[in-house]
Amino acid sequence: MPAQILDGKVISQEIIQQVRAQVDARVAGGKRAPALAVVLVGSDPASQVYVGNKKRQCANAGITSIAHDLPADTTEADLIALVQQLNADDAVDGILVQLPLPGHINAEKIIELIDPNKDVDGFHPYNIGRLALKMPLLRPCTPRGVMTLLEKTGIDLVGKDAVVVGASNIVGRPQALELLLARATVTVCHSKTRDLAEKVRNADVVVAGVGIPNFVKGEWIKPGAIVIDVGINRLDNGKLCGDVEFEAASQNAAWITPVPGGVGLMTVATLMQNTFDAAVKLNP
Ligand SMILES: NC(=O)C1=CN([C@@H]2O[C@H](COP(=O)(O)OP(=O)(O)OC[C@H]3O[C@@H](n4cnc5c(N)ncnc54)[C@H](OP(=O)(O)O)[C@@H]3O)[C@@H](O)[C@H]2O)C=CC1
Ligand SMILES: Nc1nc(=O)c2c([nH]1)NC[C@@H]1CN(c3ccc(C(=O)N[C@@H](CCC(=O)O)C(=O)O)cc3)C=[N+]21
Ligand SMILES: [Mg+2]
Repeated sequence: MPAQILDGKVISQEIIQQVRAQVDARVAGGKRAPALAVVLVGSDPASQVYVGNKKRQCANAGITSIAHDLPADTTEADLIALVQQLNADDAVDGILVQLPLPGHINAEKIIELIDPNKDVDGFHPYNIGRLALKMPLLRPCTPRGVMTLLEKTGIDLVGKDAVVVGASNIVGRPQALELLLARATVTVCHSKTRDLAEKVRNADVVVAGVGIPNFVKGEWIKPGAIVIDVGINRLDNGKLCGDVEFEAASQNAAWITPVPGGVGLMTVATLMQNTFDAAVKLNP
């Protein structure tokens, strides 16, 4: 039996409607709508698509988005000044600085400058540390979105073997922390991992975030496994594809996410949840 699809389109819309209801109740109670500052430096086409999706879903969720579109030659000092201004602004609940930043700007420095209470990406070392210590506050959107998808399978993760392929600061590492928090047994693989196929063959849950099209082979997938594909790769023909061989993996998996229409949409929906949560914490 081929895998069931974990449909990011449907599930992300459910989440956004939930946030919408929470926002409406808050506004009916006399508070202003939550507000998200979206900072984009330069005009990377992929970033423009993602930022466009974020602004559109803010509108659907009843969240005010405040765009700061800056030229590619913005200085680090100017970006620092903007973040400090947004930190101090009581009308702003969430700050998102779209990555990647131009090479002349130190991204780590900018992320560390964002007020952790407004860090709706969950990238600040404070928020990653909270997640590592089993006291999460604002959780990174992509891994939290993946956990929402995993919940929808109805499969209990406690004691399951999970393999995360990729160990970046925004995907693999926080994903491993999320799965550990859910009490799975977690293996994190990266470019120096030996015999990746063997690791994946053992996994009840596979999360791939590598950035190489069709990198995870369908024949590696254990029968009945859950396969979550975080990868977003644009092929020469203009089409998007994930990091997993979708068709072949579907023959073995019980559940699988498509690309597009999977994790990417969940990232944006989770950003809406985080922005609402930040607003409530800042102004109960
Ligand atoms: N759906 C979504 O919402 C999002 C999707 N993405 C997508 O996810 C993918 C990964 O993004 P990101 O984490 O930022 O990428 P990075 O390039 O920062 O990290 C890639 C990771 O994959 C590992 N890797 C690279 N080559 C291999 C290999 N041959 N074998 C095993 N591991 C390897 C790297 O290992 P090492 O640590 O050793 O270098 C690294 O840990 C991309 O396709 C990106 O577009 C990213 C963010 C959000
Ligand atoms: N500060 C910051 N926060 C991020 O969360 C962040 C970032 N920087 N930099 C880049 C990555 C990537 N990312 C995606 C967001 C939406 C889709 C998305 O909407 N994907 C759709 C369609 C994509 C398309 O059509 O190109 C889909 O998969 O169906 C994908 C990927 C957020 N990221
Ligand atoms: Mg840089």
